Amino acid sequence: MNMDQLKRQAAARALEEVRDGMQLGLGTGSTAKHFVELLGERVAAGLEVIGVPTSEATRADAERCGVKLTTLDEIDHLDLTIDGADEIDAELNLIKGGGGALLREKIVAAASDRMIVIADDSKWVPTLGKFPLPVEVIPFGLGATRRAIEKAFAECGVSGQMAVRKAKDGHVFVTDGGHWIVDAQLGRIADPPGLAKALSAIPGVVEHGLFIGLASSAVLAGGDGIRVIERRKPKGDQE
Ligand SMILES: O=C[C@H](O)[C@H](O)[C@H](O)COP(=O)(O)O
Repeated sequence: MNMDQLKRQAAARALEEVRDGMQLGLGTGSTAKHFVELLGERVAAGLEVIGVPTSEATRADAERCGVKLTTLDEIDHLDLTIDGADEIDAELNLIKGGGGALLREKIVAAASDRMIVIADDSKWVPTLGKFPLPVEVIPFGLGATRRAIEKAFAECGVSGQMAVRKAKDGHVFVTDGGHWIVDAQLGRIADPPGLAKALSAIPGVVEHGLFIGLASSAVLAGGDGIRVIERRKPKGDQE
């Protein structure tokens, strides 16, 4: 089974958790796209749900698949968010943002009663950090923000090259919110909650790709089948 088939399998398993009447957060990326497509099939067969997309790309996919959409201004909470991840550790801490959607993804995950992360099992890691950590920044004052980020890294015992993300056309990648992303090659993040807190305190940082205490469970598809890992601590508990 190839990687794409594994992603679709994880998406299909998460779909089993969706019930009629649910308000759903719809993630972004190649795995979440499978979920939206499979959800669309269920909607065509009569399932009644409404979704909040985490990116303009997901909005377009959901519209194409016939999934009704709303916003977090029109509804007051989400029952369930299904999203992919770039790395997942045993505490269900995540690195997200490889596709640049981390800000909306985090807003949606935080507004959701539950978040299920779907992935092929190559995303399961002993320690976060091999995948470059995306940090979404305001372009104004970027030099100062980068220095503050470096200081936060040093205080948290990590270091590594940082680069402003470029789009395929060579221009700076601009997020749906109009910001830029700095990708940091840290290798190993020993204390993800500590680093998350330090980055959140920097004025020019809009958001970062460390998702701490947000995922309720992870559905991992691999050659040996599907594994579902439940979070042991309640949502929002970062200790
Ligand atoms: O910004 C993008 C998201 O955080 C994605 O969910 C993440 O990059 C995983 O994407 P994929 O399922 O394509 O590996």
